[in-house]
Amino acid sequence: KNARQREVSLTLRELVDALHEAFKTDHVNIDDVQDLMASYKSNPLEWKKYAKFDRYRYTRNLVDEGNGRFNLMVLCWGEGHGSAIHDHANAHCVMKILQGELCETRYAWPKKRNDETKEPEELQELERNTIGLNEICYINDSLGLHRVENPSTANPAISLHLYSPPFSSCSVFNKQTGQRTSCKVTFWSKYGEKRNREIQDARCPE
Ligand SMILES: O=C(O)CCSS
Ligand SMILES: [Fe+2]
Repeated sequence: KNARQREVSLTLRELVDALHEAFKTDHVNIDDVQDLMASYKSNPLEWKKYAKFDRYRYTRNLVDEGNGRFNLMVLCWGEGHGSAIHDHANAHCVMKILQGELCETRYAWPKKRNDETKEPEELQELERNTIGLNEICYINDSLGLHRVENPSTANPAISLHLYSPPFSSCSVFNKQTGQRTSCKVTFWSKYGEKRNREIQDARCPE
């Protein structure tokens, strides 16, 4: 049985171990990776330690560095939070919904990628998908750009992202002009550790 047909779901720990296995070869089978991500059944008890929200923007919380082969992270989207339109730095991206739902809008690349002299050119919208609980979405640069948003005004959303190879910066694009700028991606937290302010909050009396 492949991972997707597995009856008993993996725990998050087992998913991470299975991903390490999948990446042991030099040429990873990205379909197997998608099956593994799809087969994990979201269990908040397993990922709540990574689920840290910021009031103003979505957070990226590192779960595992995949022996340098991939990054696995939990993203927390407050009501109405969304990403910029971005690419994926020549990496595979598998995104899975752990709680709530996310809306993905895909765009075509600007015509001339790096020609500075080019006329402003509005990005062409390709498609829009809503991704629901436990569903996955796969993208890489050959499929286009996208923006991911939490459409809800009442509920937060949480997603699990795998990027391979790992990257520390990507490009973001202006929808109206197609202008591309580089953007460093950072982590709000790593391995579920508390940030000093959190520890402070934890220390202060109720
Ligand atoms: O990694 C990011 O910040 C983009 C989330 S949508 S794939
Ligand atoms: Fe993305």
